Order: sequence, then structure tokens, then C-alpha cells
Amino acid sequence: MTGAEYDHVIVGAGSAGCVLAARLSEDPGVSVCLVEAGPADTHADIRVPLGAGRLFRTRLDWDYDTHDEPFLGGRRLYLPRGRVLGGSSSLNGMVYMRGHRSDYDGWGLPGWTFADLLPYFTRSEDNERGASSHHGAGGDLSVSDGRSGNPMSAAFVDAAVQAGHPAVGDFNAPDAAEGFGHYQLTQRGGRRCSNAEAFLRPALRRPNLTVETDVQVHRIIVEGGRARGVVGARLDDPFEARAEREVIVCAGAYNSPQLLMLSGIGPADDLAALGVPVVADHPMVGRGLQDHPSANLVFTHALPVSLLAAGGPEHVRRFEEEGAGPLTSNVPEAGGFVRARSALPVPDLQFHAAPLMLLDGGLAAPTHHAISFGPCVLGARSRGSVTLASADPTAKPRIRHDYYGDDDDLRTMVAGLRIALDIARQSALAPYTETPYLVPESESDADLREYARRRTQTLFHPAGTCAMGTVLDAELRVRGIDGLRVVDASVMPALVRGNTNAPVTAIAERAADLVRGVTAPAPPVRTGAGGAAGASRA
Ligand SMILES: Cc1cc2nc3c(=O)[nH]c(=O)nc-3n(C[C@H](O)[C@H](O)[C@H](O)COP(=O)(O)OP(=O)(O)OC[C@H]3O[C@@H](n4cnc5c(N)ncnc54)[C@H](O)[C@@H]3O)c2cc1C
Repeated sequence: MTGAEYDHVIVGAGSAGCVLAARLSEDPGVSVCLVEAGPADTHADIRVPLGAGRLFRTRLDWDYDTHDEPFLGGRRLYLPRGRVLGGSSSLNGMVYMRGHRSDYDGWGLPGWTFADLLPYFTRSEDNERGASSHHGAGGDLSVSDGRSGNPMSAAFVDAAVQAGHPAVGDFNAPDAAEGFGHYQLTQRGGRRCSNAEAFLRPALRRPNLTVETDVQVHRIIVEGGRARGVVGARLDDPFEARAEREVIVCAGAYNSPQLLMLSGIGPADDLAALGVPVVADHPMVGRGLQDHPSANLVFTHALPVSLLAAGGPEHVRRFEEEGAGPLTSNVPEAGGFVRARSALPVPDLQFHAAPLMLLDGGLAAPTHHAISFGPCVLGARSRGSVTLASADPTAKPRIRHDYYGDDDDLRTMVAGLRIALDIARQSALAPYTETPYLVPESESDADLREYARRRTQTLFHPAGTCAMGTVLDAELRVRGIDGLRVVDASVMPALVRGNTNAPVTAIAERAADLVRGVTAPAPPVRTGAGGAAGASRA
């Protein structure tokens, strides 16, 4: 079959894909096709922030697991990923965090220093606190203070301050590298503001933007060394879209390398072993997988203030009428950054605190009122991989994170658990830490290491599997193939020290300018609807 022809075909309507589709279709003379494996984002639990956990292991989730993790006693960890318009931004924890400026400066790539990216962060942003030297107002992505008002989150921050850590009012301020506070969230009026809501929805009526939902791309068409389009399927119906200018892969840190490999772009020996014809030998596709391993302490208590109690008629009324109350909770409401060793120039630990019993990576239903908090390791040295388990494009890729493959990461986690236990002992948390439910046996190195191995989960920040500098050049182009870029979390050469949605959004903002040949970012503008009802099928 021969598919419809567009200037740009974007694979994946996740955090990055929604930004690119909106920006590239601003020019009415450019046609854009955005292809998404999942459905439209109409499910009610997407808008209600506290509902996100109910989307795990549903049809809106790719529902991945790691393979046996060798340094976690062979455990398999659940790895949720959004399969819906908005991608993972439709089910994430909504923490708005950019990472440390040295992360970007350390990439050593032209155009990607923090100073280069700051105008892209602010261009996207509509911060309810208003514009400043480092924040934007009037952009597409709403950034707000939390509205859940949970007393445990406040108590956690107070306890961290009692333990000697600085208080932070704005984690994205230039001088806020360390300390504890409440996270700002990608919410609008207490509702989730996913990247689909922020960027794509206002652009949907443009006649030059076509959105194809429920279409999984199986392969990039490469002819004569140039990407020409994609093929895939909507259920059993074959799908093809041709790209006059570029194919832009935004399928996320697990699926982008999988799609490149299915298209013959990857480690030649691995591809040949599965019978995939090799188009370009790219040994680093799927390698370099990084994440933030995380482990929580859980304390139960008798006070009926945790999110276990959320959802009664009064909470529903507050959510619907005021956009406030427990249903607006993003779960990791508060947290902070710490240097485990004072000699370090930058924090190597981030903490998240949730007014909820968090068990089994969020899969197990809470049974008691509880508070859960703990560290995740930043700047981890361990590297994992995404490889093909099969040449069947509908088969799940093989994912191995190798968390703690470098023992230094485990040492950092041990230091973080000690800091968490110290915070737990402070008087501000006393009403909530009555009964230790999940805590290490003791503070000995051996017990803390064992606890980390048994309790570590993902913080959901995979990155680095199609990295700039190896797989891609500094303009996100796949080396050796014309007309093909990758734009998503996979492009980070080193994972940033913080949550990843805002960084991916800024990367996509800059990518749009690279594709358009624009050298200086324009000031913030809301994505306009413009034009008559178009060809969108979302
Ligand atoms: C549970 C959870 C909580 C998180 N919490 C936070 C947080 O609080 N703050 C934060 O900053 N970050 C958070 N993150 C991480 C953040 O959401 C991600 O880093 C970010 O969304 C990644 O964007 P992306 O564009 O790389 O990929 P995604 O947003 O995952 O988008 C990839 C898209 O591509 C589609 N796709 C994949 N393969 C194909 C194919 N073959 N054909 C067609 N479409 C395809 C997918 O369905 C998806 O829509 C969280 C993530 C998760 C899963």
C-alpha cells in the first residue's frame, strides 16, 4: 500500500511528540501526521490527578517489566509507560522539575547547555506564580502549586528542616539546588495538565495536523539511506504514512530504540541473530539505559488523613467545584535534594514523600493510613539496555536496568536511606510515624543494602537509549540515515538530576526549532487553534 503523504511524520504522541506536533503545525504550509499507538485521552482517571495509579496495567499502559535484575536478587520491576495521547504525561506524578543546570552543561553538546535551554523551558511554561528571570507565564504548560493541602506533606517538609536541611520555596530557582519543600505540579485548576492537554488539544483543529490514534508503528521505511515514512497497523488494518521531509521518533526511552532496531538500525549482530535486515549498524541503540532507582520507607498510623480516605462525596464536590482537596493529589507532593557527601558539587539524592501507603511500585492497593517517603539516586553510574526479544513488532522489548550494577549507586542509596530515617525521627513527623511498616532492620550497612535490594523500584525516568553524541548528532539526527530524528527522553546522554517531563518538553521545544531551522527561541505563546475543523482523528 502507499500511505498518505505529509511533510513530517511523528511517531508517538507522548510528552515530546505532542510538543513537536503543535509547534511544527504552527506553520499552515507544513503538514504533520502524529501517529499514536494508544487511544484518545478521554479516560476520567487521566484528568483526576489521584486517578493515575488506576491506569497502571490497563490498556492505557505499555505494562512493561524489567527482566531479572541481577543486583536486586533477580526481582522484576514493573515499568509503567503511557499508551495514550499524552503518553507518560497522561499518567505521571506531575512534578515539575528541570534538573540541575550542570546536567545540561555536562552533556558537552553545542546548543544544549542550561543557558541554551532556559528560554525553551520558559516558552512552554504558564506558571501560576507569574513570569520571572527563570519562569515563564502565558505558555501552554500550566505549572501550579499543589492544592491537596495534606498535613502529612507539610509535616514531612517540617521534619526535613528540623533535621537540618534548608527549606526550598521554588525548586526551579537558580539558587535552589538543595533542600526540601513542596513540588510545583503540571496541573491546571487542580486537574492534570498533560502534554496532550497543554500542547496538542489547542492544535487539534488545525487542518494541517492529522492525529492517528490506535496505530502502532512497526517499522520506519528507509530507502536509499533516507527515512521515507512508517508502516504499522490499526488492529489488523495495515497503516502507512509517507514523510516528504522527516520522520521524527518520539516513542519514549523503551520504544524508540525498539522501533529503530525493528527498522534495522541497531547493533548489527543482535539484529542479524533475529533475522532483522540490517540497515545501519548502530551498536549504541538501546544501550546506555539510565534511571533513578528509588526506595521508600512506609509508616502507618491511625489518623484518617492519608489518601486512603480520598474519594468521598465531599472530596468529589471539592474537586469538581473548587479544583482542590485530596483528589488533586499528585501523590509525591513534597520532597527535596541532598548531597550524600558534602564534597560533591551537586545533589546525588532526591526525596519524594507521599501521604499514602505506597507498596510494590504503586501496584498494591493501600490497606492502612500511612506516609511513604524515601530517596532516589541521582547521577547513577549503572547502565542497562533495551534489546529486541523478538522481531515481532508487537512483542515487548527486553529491558534490563542493571540497577546497582555499579556499587557506588548502592552506597548512595544507603546514605539516602539513613537520611530518610533521620527525617522520620523528627518530632514534626511523630504523629505519622507511629508504626514502622516497611523499614530496614537496622541502620547497619548490611541491613540498608539488603533493604535497598529488596525494596528498590523505578522512579519512572528511563533515558539515554538513543543518546546524542553516540546514536544521534547534536541536532538529534540519527547518524548515517537522512530524514530521521529521535526526540524524547532517550536522547539524553546523561539523565538529568530530577523528574523528566519538563526536560523532555524543553528538548522537544528546541527540537521543533531545529527542524524548522529557527535559531533563536520565540517568546511564550499559547498554541492557537486556528483554522476550521481539520483532519484529526483523535
Ligand atoms: C508513573 C510515572 C510517573 C512519573 N512521574 C513524573 C513526575 O512526577 N514528573 C516528571 O517530570 N516526570 C515523571 N515521569 C516521567 C515522565 O512522564 C517521562 O519522562 C516523560 O513523559 C517521557 O516522555 P517521552 O516523550 O520520552 O515518552 P512518552 O511520554 O512515554 O511518550 C511515548 C509515546 O509514544 C507512543 N508510542 C510508543 N511506541 C509507539 C509505536 N511503535 N507506535 C506509535 N506510538 C508509539 C506511546 O504510546 C506514548 O504515547 C513519570 C513517568 C511515569 C510512567
